[in-house]
Amino acid sequence: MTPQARVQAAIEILDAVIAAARTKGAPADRLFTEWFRTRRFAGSSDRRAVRAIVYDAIRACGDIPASGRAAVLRLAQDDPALAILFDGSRHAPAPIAADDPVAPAGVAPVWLEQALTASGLDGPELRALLDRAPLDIRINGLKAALAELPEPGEPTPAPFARRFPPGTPVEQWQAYLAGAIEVQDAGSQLVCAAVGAQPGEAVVDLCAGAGGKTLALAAAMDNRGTLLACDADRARLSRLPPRAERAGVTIATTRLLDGGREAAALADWAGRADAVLVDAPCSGTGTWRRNPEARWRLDERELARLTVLQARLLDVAAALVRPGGRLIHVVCSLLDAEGADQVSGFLVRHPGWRAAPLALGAGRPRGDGVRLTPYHDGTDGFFVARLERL
Ligand SMILES: C[S@@+](CC[C@H](N)C(=O)[O-])C[C@H]1O[C@@H](n2cnc3c(N)ncnc32)[C@H](O)[C@@H]1O
Repeated sequence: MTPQARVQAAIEILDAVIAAARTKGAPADRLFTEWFRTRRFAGSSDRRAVRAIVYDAIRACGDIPASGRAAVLRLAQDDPALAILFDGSRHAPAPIAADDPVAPAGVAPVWLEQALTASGLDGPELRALLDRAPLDIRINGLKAALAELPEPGEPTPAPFARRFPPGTPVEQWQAYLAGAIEVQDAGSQLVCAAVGAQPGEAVVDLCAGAGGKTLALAAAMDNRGTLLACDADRARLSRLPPRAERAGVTIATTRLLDGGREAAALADWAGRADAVLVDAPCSGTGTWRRNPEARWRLDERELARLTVLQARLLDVAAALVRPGGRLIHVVCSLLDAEGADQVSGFLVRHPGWRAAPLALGAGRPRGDGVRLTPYHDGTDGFFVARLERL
């Protein structure tokens, strides 16, 4: 592809990303892959170049741009080498007109940027939400002897994490194939450590998804005890057993929950768990480094729906914890509404509980919990709090 054709491809993909953001359709990564699936003439260097333009444009525009062209023109305003490629030649975008709309720059839609600022994030912290994420792995303590890595990687605040540049092909490494390493952000590993899961304990991972944190909990438990992984999404939860097998985890069982009827499905666990992890469904404001277009999809109504669901899941989780046990609330979001405010609301609803201090070796206090941010900690953004039943 010519450099001009790459720009035109990026514009077309961005048009699809914008349409999907408006209708809550497919994520950008999938649309990118689909566009290239039908264009076999494009090589890997074309893909890399187009991908860079697409994601730079998504990162540059705070709110949904009017069009893919307006989004790329936002980049072209500060990049003459890009602007010159709008030359109207074959497969190229049309030349730039004086009245061509240019998407405004920004970190996020105005309401969301205001909510993040009100949640205590300043300018550099906000901008760092859109940095490119490194690639972190977790060394699986259950198979540590097989974790021979071709490159040592950088240490991070999470003891079992090693950091590599984005795109490092770790999934082709022998250690990965042997289940001795997992791809997992260091922040994700730190919030698992906040559970303090011990060998022999009874632990529930209430929103386990495909089990990223379940596997880390099993390793912390040295594969001894009971670990129940639940989720309301059948497809996600079904990915857990094969991952557990590869990782050598035998203590995890899965239970599919019906949204709204979780308590009944978990009646046999009432008051039994030493610890319950609620890695709650959330807005994902802490993960924009990986899917920056997610900020175009969120609106105030969706945020309100999520905060109601989070409070309900915390109440479901509380009923499972034994006296003296603990509940860990985690969101990969930096909005207080989903983090600190959820915890204060929980403590009002549940007088027999208290917030316990957390020493993660990273992060900063926020309300009754700790917040990890890309800017200060180099991890995805998380809020985590540890609540203890008296
Ligand atoms: C942040 S994700 C969990 C990620 C997962 N713990 C991991 O480490 O990969 C939140 C999960 O909550 C699940 N969820 C949504 N509603 C739920 C409900 N009512 N009960 C249990 N899980 C629910 C979603 O399907 C999603 O997998």
